[in-house]
Amino acid sequence: MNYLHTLRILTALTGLSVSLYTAYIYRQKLYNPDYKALCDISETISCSDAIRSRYSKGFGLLDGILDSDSILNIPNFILGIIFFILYSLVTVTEYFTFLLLPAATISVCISIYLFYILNLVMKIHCLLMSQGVKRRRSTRLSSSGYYSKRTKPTQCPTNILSVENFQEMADYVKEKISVKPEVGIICGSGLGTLSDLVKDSIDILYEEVPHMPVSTVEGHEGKFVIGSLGGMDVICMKGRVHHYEGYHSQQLTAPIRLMSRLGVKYLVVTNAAGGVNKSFSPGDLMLIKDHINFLGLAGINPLIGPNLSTFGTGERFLQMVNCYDKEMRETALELAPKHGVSLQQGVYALIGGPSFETPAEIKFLNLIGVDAVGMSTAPEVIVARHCGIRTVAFSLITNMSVHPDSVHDESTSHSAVLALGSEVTGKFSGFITELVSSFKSKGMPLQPEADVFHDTLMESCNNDVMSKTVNNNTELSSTTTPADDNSMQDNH
Ligand SMILES: O=P(O)(O)O[C@@H]1C[C@H](O)[C@@H](CO)O1
Ligand code: HPA
Repeated sequence: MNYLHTLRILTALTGLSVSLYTAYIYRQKLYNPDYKALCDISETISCSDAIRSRYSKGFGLLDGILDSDSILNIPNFILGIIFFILYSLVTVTEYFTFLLLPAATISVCISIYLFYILNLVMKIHCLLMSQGVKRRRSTRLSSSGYYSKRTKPTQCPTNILSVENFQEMADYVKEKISVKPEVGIICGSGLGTLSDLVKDSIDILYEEVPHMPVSTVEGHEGKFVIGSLGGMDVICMKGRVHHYEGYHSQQLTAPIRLMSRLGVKYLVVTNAAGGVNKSFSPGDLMLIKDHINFLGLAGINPLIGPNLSTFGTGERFLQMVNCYDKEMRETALELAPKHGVSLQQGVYALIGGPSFETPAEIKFLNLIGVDAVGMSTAPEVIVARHCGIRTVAFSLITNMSVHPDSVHDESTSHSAVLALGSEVTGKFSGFITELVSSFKSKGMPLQPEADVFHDTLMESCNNDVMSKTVNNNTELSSTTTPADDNSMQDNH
């Protein structure tokens, strides 16, 4: 064995070891984001932080062409393992030795390219260079000007649940089902029997599904019912979780991201709510036209945190106009009379709960144009919108929110809410079934109008949050502004 031959074998083994160690770090990071690799030496000499940057798959060359989750967008370490195994085989067997020179040339070019990306583009040094780098926020001034070049945050914010967590949720559910749900349904308080409409169903308890929050409120059974309804494959949530239970808004919207990962394109959300519009009565069904999200206005929004751009629209600054899909609302209005459902329409306000509203709060809600008040729905609709899922939502008016002058109203209690829910839900069966069926003929999910979207700055922080290109999609013939939404004007 001559000197050159030994050197080639040593090079191949070193390359293979580095690639395998990178694969190990990648896996460790997946399950423990705080994992510290041996090559994490300092803030600027780091490999594990960088490991899921966009340059870590396909050397970043396929970014923008392929989705980051595409199986064709192969992680660099896999390419490295394959390359070094082949290189070792050729060296040891001495077959196809003519390939050694081109292979070595390609590997040198790739090394120079990655060296350039790491040191000149990203200005960070990664010991396992083949994995690419993490872009530091401070190296890039966003168009929205959040960080100046001098601001050097030392730590990236993280989400409560990562893209991988949602994937694990979806993988778990996918393994248990044979259908591919396109429609999601959420049953609100007392509305759980809607799930009985789902045929040939299988049940999956929330507690079984990794990362899935479990319902703790009476009347929310806490299981997915997956099967078919109105000729569509559906995933129905028999019960939801709420912010007041103590969950983070990213947790209570986790099932929406799970649905998105399963391929859901349409969502029907239901809730129980107190009637604020004085023309409503308990038992009425209200089609939600819009919402006022008091939690969101106070800074509790499920999209707070690094932007999860791999979901649907992936927009950092999400538009909410038409988030209660106009075409789906029109279909609901058309179908309701046929099924004997007299559909009210109105604005839903989300309050934090679990306490019901004070008389002064109800007076205030009434003054600002709220028709029904509840403790859910808005976060789910925001995340559905972010995922590009078209949504229609209904409030069952279970009680009239206590009149400002009255001292106590017995109908405003959770047990009364549940009782009314189970009493009237049956009346909506035909309506909900035909509504779901109508989605068959609906087109692909609309993207939100996007003329004012800003560049996302968080892409510089973490690969999970890498933003998609700003989408200046103007093809939205059926999106409307409140002003031109004449067919569905306020009814209060
Ligand atoms: O899950 P939803 O919004 O239907 O539940 C409503 C709001 C509270 O959770 C509960 C109050 O009775 O019902
Ligand atoms: N207020 C808030 N949430 C509710 C109500 C209410 O009156 N009824 C059912 N959910």
